[in-house]
Amino acid sequence: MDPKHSPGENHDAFTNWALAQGVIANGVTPARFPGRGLGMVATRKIKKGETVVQVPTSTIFTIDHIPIDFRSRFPEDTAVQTILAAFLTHGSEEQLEKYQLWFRTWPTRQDFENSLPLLWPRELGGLTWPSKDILESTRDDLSVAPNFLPPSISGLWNSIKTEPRARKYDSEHQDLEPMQERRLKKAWADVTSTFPETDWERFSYLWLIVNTRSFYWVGPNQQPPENRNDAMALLPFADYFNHSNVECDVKFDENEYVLRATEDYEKGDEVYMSYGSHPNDFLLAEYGFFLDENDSDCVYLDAIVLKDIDSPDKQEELWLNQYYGEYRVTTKGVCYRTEVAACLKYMKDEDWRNHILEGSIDGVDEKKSTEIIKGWLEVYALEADATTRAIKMALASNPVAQAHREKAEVLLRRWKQIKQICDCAAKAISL
Ligand SMILES: C[S@@+](CC[C@H](N)C(=O)[O-])C[C@H]1O[C@@H](n2cnc3c(N)ncnc32)[C@H](O)[C@@H]1O
Repeated sequence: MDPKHSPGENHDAFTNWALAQGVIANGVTPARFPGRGLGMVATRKIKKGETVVQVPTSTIFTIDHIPIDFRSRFPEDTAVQTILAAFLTHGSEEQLEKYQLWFRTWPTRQDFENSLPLLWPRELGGLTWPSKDILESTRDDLSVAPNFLPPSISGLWNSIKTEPRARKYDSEHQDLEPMQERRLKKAWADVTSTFPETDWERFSYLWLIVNTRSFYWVGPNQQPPENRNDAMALLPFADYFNHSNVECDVKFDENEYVLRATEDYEKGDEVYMSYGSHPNDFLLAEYGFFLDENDSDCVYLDAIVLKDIDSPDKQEELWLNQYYGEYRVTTKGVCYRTEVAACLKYMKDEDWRNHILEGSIDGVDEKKSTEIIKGWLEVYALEADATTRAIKMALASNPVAQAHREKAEVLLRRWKQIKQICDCAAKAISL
């Protein structure tokens, strides 16, 4: 292996340990990739569909591997992620002995501080740790203007004034940082209710390790949990795979977890797995990176649309007909929900209902809809311009931004993509 890709001693020792535990590596081995930390490299030609890694269930780190007398000390509604992180923090030396070589292969807390917006300085959209501050403050205390993070992450806008949403709805890919904050605050409350002496730096680090390295997993003879986030496990060795837009081909049963290649690879190629169909804002917030090319990338017009359609009656129509929120934009255009919301702006309520419920086109005016949607996209594009300017100004004059130039540049790159999504979508719908 080219020395610049060589993973180093800790990774070699861990790989030998993993293989001795029954992990099977078929044509892949860990390697270093600039900008991506460790990943998996193909040691030979790999064909799509070939099994590349198998991890025996006995080696997987799941909630079932944590002694019951440890688990039972937590409040009933404690998330699985919290218990896994708590065990990694407070498990006895003897209990954790088995995994010591694995722990040495993980990124450091500093790596997370560099890459995860949640841990960035407040000026760049982070939440200002450590615990005391975050636990005793509300989001309003913490937000600073202008806000540099994309709205899907922060839930905040610089160029428009938004009101809190009249209706609450779950969105997997919006308000990401407030959701992370809620989950982490709850985790901290649960772990300190059981272990009051918990060290914040250590626990939050391990919570993030679990967050960035876990796989979907449900134990033998168990029902999938109500909350998908509770179906998680850490897979030694398989957690070396980096993410790309490839399809996902993983399976597990009571014996093993099997990961297959979803593309053909040449020897020396990096072999990827998919972490899911996630937009770049989600990848940045949850994993600390994003892709240059991402078929799943999108932004959401929710704040703009709901500000524009502000009549309570019209909002009620959207809500009752399940078209409230989740207005998605990609480079190819906007989703059907957005088109339906645009129609509501100018159609008579009855025509609109007939349109969405029965497919009637009475009162639909494509030209009007297109103009409305282009206006919404323009608002988002202006937000991208305003925030880009603000970041550049901060880089010229703000010592915190200057000290964290790389992070600010990551944000500039992301805002450029966002602007491009808006521009391409506006072009696509004009055709
Ligand atoms: C499951 S780990 C993968 C192994 C990791 N690269 C390492 O060094 O241990 C997930 C983390 O890898 C990094 N990562 C995954 N895919 C990436 C990609 N396509 N580009 C850059 N970083 C990536 C991110 O830091 C992410 O949080």
